[in-house]
Amino acid sequence: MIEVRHAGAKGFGVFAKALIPRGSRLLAESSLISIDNHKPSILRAARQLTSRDHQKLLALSPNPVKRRSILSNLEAALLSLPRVERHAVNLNTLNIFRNNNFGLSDDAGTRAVFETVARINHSCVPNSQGNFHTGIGQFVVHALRPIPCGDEITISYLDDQLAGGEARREHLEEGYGFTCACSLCGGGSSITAKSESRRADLQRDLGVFAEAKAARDGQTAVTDADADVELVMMNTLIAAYEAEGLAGRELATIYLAAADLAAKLGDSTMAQSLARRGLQLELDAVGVDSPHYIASAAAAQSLVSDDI
Ligand SMILES: C[S@@+](CC[C@H](N)C(=O)[O-])C[C@H]1O[C@@H](n2cnc3c(N)ncnc32)[C@H](O)[C@@H]1O
Repeated sequence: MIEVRHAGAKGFGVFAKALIPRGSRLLAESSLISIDNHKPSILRAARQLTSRDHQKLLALSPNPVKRRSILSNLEAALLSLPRVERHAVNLNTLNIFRNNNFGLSDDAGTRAVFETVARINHSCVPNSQGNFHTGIGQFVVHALRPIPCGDEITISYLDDQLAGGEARREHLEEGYGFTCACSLCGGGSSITAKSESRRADLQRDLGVFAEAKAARDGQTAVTDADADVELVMMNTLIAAYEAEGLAGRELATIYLAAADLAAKLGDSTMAQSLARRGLQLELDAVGVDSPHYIASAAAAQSLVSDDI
């Protein structure tokens, strides 16, 4: 279904070998190396790898900026030391781990590297999403929309998918050392300009909403009017994600929270349609066997009477 191959200036990338339907599981992979709160040393974990697995790790992509800055700071000292090569390998191991690891959002705070997942490049409008599947103990990647044969598989490296272009560029340049060449950032087209102004409007509305909420907090009991305003804000947020062509778990979570709120406010028609869309998005992003999806479907059961 997928293959790893050269992706031009981005280095390697992962590509569709056939038309991939929305919601397909593109891969499920066990970690090559992982660390958690109890075993926080990357180098100690790397020493426990077989030499074949260490070679696989060292073949992954380093952060070019960090490698340059680490090496220029330490180069003189390193060159005067014995076992120079060993130090260089250690620096490379650290750099590569940092450029390719994912947080698994578990209680242990595990961060891990997955060999094929690590080849998936970033897009600000990704067609896929990766999540750790606690049921099978593997990292899974799902198609968020149909992916034509030959298209590149992309995920988002961003924390805030609705951030404006400047914030996105800063995050990607400082965190990963690259200038994003995705379809949204690469162009300077009218699509990019529309997206920028939509994102700026949304950030402004969110700011006004957060200020008003902070001013109200602790002063009076939450009224239906406050909940109405919150539901309008959630629907604005949802509309922005949809207009930007963004899907995935974050959006599913907003839909499901909005469905709950609509139900509390007595609008069962809105609650049902929000819950249906939220569950569909979650299903596409994690799969029917995912404990996340199973929990969401159970929680939304009273809102959605039929199967989606
Ligand atoms: C986790 S790796 C992804 C796989 C990598 N291309 C490889 O050859 O192994 C992250 C690196 O890929 C490149 N990359 C990922 N997404 C990119 C994008 N949207 N634009 C330009 N470079 C990108 C950057 O060099 C980044 O540091």
